[in-house]
Amino acid sequence: MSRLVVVSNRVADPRKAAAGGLAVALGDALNTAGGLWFGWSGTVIEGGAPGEGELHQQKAGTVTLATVDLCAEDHADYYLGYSNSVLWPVFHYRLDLARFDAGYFGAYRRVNRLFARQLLTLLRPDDIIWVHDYHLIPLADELRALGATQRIGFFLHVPLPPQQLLAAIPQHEWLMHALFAYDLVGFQSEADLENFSRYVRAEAGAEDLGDNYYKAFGRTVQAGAFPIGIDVDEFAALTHGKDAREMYERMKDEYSRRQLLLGVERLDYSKGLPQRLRAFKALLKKYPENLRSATLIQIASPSREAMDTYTDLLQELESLCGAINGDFGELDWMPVRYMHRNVARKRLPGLYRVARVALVTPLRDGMNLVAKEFIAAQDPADPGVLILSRFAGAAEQLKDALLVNPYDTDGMADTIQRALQMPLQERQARHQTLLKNIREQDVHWWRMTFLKALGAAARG
Ligand SMILES: O=P(O)(O)OC[C@H]1O[C@H](O[C@H]2O[C@H](CO)[C@@H](O)[C@H](O)[C@H]2O)[C@H](O)[C@@H](O)[C@@H]1O
Ligand SMILES: O=c1ccn([C@@H]2O[C@H](COP(=O)(O)OP(=O)(O)O)[C@@H](O)[C@H]2O)c(=O)[nH]1
Repeated sequence: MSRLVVVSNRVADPRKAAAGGLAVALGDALNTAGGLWFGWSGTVIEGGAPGEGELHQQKAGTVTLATVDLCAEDHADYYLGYSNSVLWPVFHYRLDLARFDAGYFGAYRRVNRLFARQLLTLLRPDDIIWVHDYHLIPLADELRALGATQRIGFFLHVPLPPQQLLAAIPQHEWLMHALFAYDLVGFQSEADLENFSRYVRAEAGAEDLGDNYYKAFGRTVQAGAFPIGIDVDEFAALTHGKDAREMYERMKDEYSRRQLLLGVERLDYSKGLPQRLRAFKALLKKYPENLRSATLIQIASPSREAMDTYTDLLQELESLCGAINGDFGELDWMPVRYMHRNVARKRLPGLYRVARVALVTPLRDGMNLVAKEFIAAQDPADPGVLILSRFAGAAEQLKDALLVNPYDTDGMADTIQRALQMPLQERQARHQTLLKNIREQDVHWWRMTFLKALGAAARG
């Protein structure tokens, strides 16, 4: 049987919990299949040489972790720069936040070349290689240039924006050309796949060969939508584990008298946090029966803190939370409990289960695994309600959530009110369908469907 080689910028020990959906999902996939996980070590070497990095290897159960250090300059220009100041904002439809700095692109190519060079030394002829996310779009092209002939698939965890937005990236053609070095390119949603199809036909004159095969730049690639899922059983088991139970017991008493609303994410401008807080404020104004009762716990896990766009958001959030608590709080009740801290994933199910309502309202999100985790953690006899942004990839699958437009403050306040008042029977019915959805297309389904398609993709 072929060995699975997973490549992603972020690598984590698959036996430990990690914040960030990609690391969680790949840990799940590799724990099942075994294999090699290759990527950045997370270490930044001050004064190191650009384009160079030491390779480390360690065993983590059945998985070998192979990681490369980055020098400070590469970390700044490849990770914080091209990946997170160009590709991340543009792919999340935020041209206004993109910084097209000339030095970033060189570092992006340099690090992809470094990864290709280091990875090549570890590869076996019959390996199946699965590359993940926007940091590594040109990796297959670099590997092919070094002679790699293995099957290579790519999965984009973030959205792919429409053609006109993508075309704002000065290197858009180069990036999309690079995708044609893969045998299969996977997206989170049908909407992303549609954007890909439109782009390659309009900008690259691609020929649509049917069955999602496209021919352009003298190469053929197959594309597809493979919505990522969670390990529902593992998450349900976590829900009944010691840490989650302790969390549940602690919170249950306090919130038996109150209605708990919950938001959990990395502190990222794609997640729609200010918009959510404004909607919560509108709820308190418009429906005063929620005063002294509805409490929003917002967990914002620190992320990419070296970037201004992230520190600006932190300040905006602190000021919004402070203003809401100042305006509406009482001595014995604060409407918002805001935490700028990571909460261990094993404790989250306890919190999800106490919440009456989950607010998963990103402005754009590739998928959003928190939405799926919330569903998996609920008590089917008395489930909470999921409010989900129509702009999260998850919305294509989770139609029985209450779908909202996060830019519509009043509309979102009305939906929160509806969720808080939803009768038990409706909550149960919605939850049952949602649970069925996340069970049918779980993380195992995602891995198997993608790898089956990669194995079957015609090459050329
Ligand atoms: O590695 P970081 O810079 O710390 O960021 C964490 C991860 O964020 C993004 O996650 C995405 O993948 C999830 C799983 O498919 C998906 O549900 C979510 O919508 C995406 O935002 C990013 O794409 C990863 O590469 C990062 O590791
Ligand atoms: O304080 C936190 C915040 C988030 N997460 C986990 O991080 C992942 C977030 O994945 P998602 O797809 O929702 O968003 P991403 O961060 O990848 O954009 C989920 O598994 C969460 O349970 C966590 O463990 N602790």
